[in-house]
Amino acid sequence: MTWEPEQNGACYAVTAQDLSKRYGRRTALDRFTVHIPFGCIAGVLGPNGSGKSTFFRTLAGLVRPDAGEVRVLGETPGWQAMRRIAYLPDRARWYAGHRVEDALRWAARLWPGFARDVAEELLVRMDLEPAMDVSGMSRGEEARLMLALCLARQVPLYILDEPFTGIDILSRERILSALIEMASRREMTVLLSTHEIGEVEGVLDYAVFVRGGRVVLAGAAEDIRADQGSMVDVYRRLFAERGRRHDGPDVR
Ligand SMILES: Nc1ncnc2c1ncn2[C@@H]1O[C@H](COP(=O)(O)OP(=O)(O)OP(=O)(O)O)[C@@H](O)[C@H]1O
Repeated sequence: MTWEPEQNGACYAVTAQDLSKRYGRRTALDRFTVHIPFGCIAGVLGPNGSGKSTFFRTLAGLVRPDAGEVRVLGETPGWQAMRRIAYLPDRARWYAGHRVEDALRWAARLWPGFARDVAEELLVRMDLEPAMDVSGMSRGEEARLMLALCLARQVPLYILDEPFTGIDILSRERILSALIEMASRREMTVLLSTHEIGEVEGVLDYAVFVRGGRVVLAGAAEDIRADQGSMVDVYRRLFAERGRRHDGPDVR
């Protein structure tokens, strides 16, 4: 699928123009520029430390960029925009003594658009019991709980930072099929970062390849595949020579 800059008068789900962010001497984002259309499942792909989480945290209003422009669902990132965004951080934080059902109640009270019935359905799908103690969960169970809570929100944009970390292959497949089903039922945009590129390749409509805090390639997955082969091949080609000098973004 190829997207035009504007669809039905609507603009992009996310636009970032020359975003920069430094932590001391480390550069997390370096003139990061991308335009992600509405209604797609977009993969943000890149090696460790390439800036994926920093970009997502910027969209969630948790990181303030040093320079550049960013809009998410047409708004400046912040609490107002977050009412319409479900964000899955790369690390979980739970209250001591919470059980799954407490987490559910907490999410229902705090998160706009949280659909309890959808959450309960997703918990069954992810093989989680309401009485399970969150603090005693395995890493994979915890990741599945976070994801179920996040996907239970009925919002136009989901930002999922490494949703498959610590999750076994069968659960990953269940999650991917839940995502595809959700996306087929209603218009939504999903941004996800992952190192499991081969597995998610089939669900991606759009791909953004990132290195050293910069977007080195972005475009419709179909076009990239037609021009350059599978996402795994593209990834290998772009990132195999890790020390190679980067001559600037190739953004479509
Ligand atoms: N809070 C922070 N303080 C200091 N440095 C940071 C901070 N957050 C990110 N960085 C640095 O910014 C760079 C980008 O980090 P980021 O977490 O965005 O990468 P990533 O692509 O998500 O990596 P990974 O795939 O390993 O999760 C790294 O060099 C990282 O060490």
